[in-house]
Amino acid sequence: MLKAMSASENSGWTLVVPVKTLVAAKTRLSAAAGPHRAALAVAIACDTVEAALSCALVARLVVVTGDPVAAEALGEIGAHVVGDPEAGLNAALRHGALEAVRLAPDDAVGALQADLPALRPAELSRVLTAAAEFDQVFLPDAAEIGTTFYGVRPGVPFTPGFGGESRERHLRRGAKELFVEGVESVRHDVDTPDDLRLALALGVGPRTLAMAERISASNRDGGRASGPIGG
Ligand SMILES: Nc1nc2c(ncn2[C@@H]2O[C@H](COP(=O)(O)OP(=O)(O)OP(=O)(O)O)[C@@H](O)[C@H]2O)c(=O)[nH]1
Ligand SMILES: C=C(OP(=O)(O)O)C(=O)O
Repeated sequence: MLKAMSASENSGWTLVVPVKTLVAAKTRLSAAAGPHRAALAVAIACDTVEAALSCALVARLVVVTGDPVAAEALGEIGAHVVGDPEAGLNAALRHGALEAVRLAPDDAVGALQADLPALRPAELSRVLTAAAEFDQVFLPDAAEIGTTFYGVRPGVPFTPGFGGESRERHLRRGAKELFVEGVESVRHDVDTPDDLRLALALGVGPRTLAMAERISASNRDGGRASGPIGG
């Protein structure tokens, strides 16, 4: 998606967001979400992408996915969707970054996780402003084990090292760790029911909220625990 920008805003960020094929997505939420797991994964990705596109510093957003349902939903929101090379998460991100550079060679490129349903555009702006000071940066997740954002300045090689203990990996590779106050919504990725409860407490986007309420109701009807996501 190309957003309208003022003359003074002639450059910005292109974000690349990876979205796994839905049959394999959010498996750690399987027990809690039951038959709603794939719909929850789409809802979370859509809320993340919509919030990211609302950030003034985000000029465009490239989603990498091989999933037709996710591709359609995210394309409708305004993402530029490309296919998945099916060689893992970092290959998907590098593929998206090639498209990002093709679309806007003079813009910075960032990878943003797709599971940030509480994302606030103003908090993402703070992260991107801080990131622009360095060649290669990352933001650790709230647990300080993984990574939620990785970015490079225009022209700097894009070499993301997501997966597992990626904070340590990004540090080893010389990426600058960002320390920015008040950006919890950019750090709270959702993998487990506890993560989802935390995100709900921060305040999630409308699709995730609706899905969480639906899951909670169906768990209640099925005689299971009735709090948000069976909590
Ligand atoms: N396009 C693409 N995205 C991926 C791939 N692997 C992971 N992702 C995305 O990268 C992010 C982190 O992925 P994971 O934590 O491995 O998977 P998840 O679906 O979030 O959760 P689990 O199934 O519980 O591990 C999520 O936004 C995924 O959609 C891949 O091979 N291709
Ligand atoms: C892929 C990552 O995250 P997670 O598996 O927690 O979604 C990561 O933090 O590098």
